[in-house]
Amino acid sequence: MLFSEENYETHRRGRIEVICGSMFSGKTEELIRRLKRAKIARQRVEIFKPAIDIRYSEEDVVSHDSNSIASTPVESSGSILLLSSDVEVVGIDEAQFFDNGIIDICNQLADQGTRVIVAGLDMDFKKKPFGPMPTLMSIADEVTKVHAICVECGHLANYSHRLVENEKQVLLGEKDEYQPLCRSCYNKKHTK
Ligand SMILES: Nc1ncnc2c1ncn2[C@@H]1O[C@H](COP(=O)(O)OP(=O)(O)O)[C@@H](O)[C@H]1O
Ligand SMILES: Cc1cn([C@H]2C[C@H](O)[C@@H](COP(=O)(O)O)O2)c(=O)[nH]c1=O
Ligand SMILES: [Zn+2]
Repeated sequence: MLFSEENYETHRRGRIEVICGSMFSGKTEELIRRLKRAKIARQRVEIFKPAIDIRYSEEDVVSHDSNSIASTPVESSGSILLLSSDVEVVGIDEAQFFDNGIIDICNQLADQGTRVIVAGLDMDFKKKPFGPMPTLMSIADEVTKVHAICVECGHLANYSHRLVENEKQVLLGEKDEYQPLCRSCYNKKHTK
């Protein structure tokens, strides 16, 4: 098992869990796995994603392997608090795209007893910390870093290499636009 829920399930209290890593590292699959288990335990679960993320579906959170779970797309982090009253478990995908308000919102939810599970890219294509993710990682009760497989050499990949010419930090995409690489393979591409 990748993550042990034992502590949480025996001491049900508010907490913040962060799942981070590069693209294709399994963040969304791990988020969906934890949320589906909470639903099996008959807990009240709400899942949010930024409205800009319409890659696979406008409504659902969908992994690169086509696992999915229904979600509510929101324009800004403020809506998450408004829509989370009476909820026991809140899931948030693609957290890197949210405004910094999400930091206080996660803390408020956890302080009032909600389990908050946040998934997002820790770094952008330039290896720079992405949006609110570094702060979310520092305030989290638990951080899980997952890894993709480097498409060049088969080692663990930490980085998302952008394949298209575009300097903007936000550029939605999948395999045509990004590939996961290990440190050594990423650095080889960026010193040419
Ligand atoms: N290079 C790769 N390394 C690992 N998984 C990959 C790779 N390329 C495609 N995948 C697929 O991506 C899935 C993970 O998808 P997902 O959970 O959506 O990742 P993330 O949310 O981190 O981008 C894996 O189970 C696997 O089927
Ligand atoms: C590295 C990087 C990624 N993005 C975009 C590309 C995808 O639409 C999402 C990440 O999705 P995943 O579930 O982690 O595969 O983020 C971006 O906008 N900028 C970047 O630097
Ligand atoms: Zn490599």
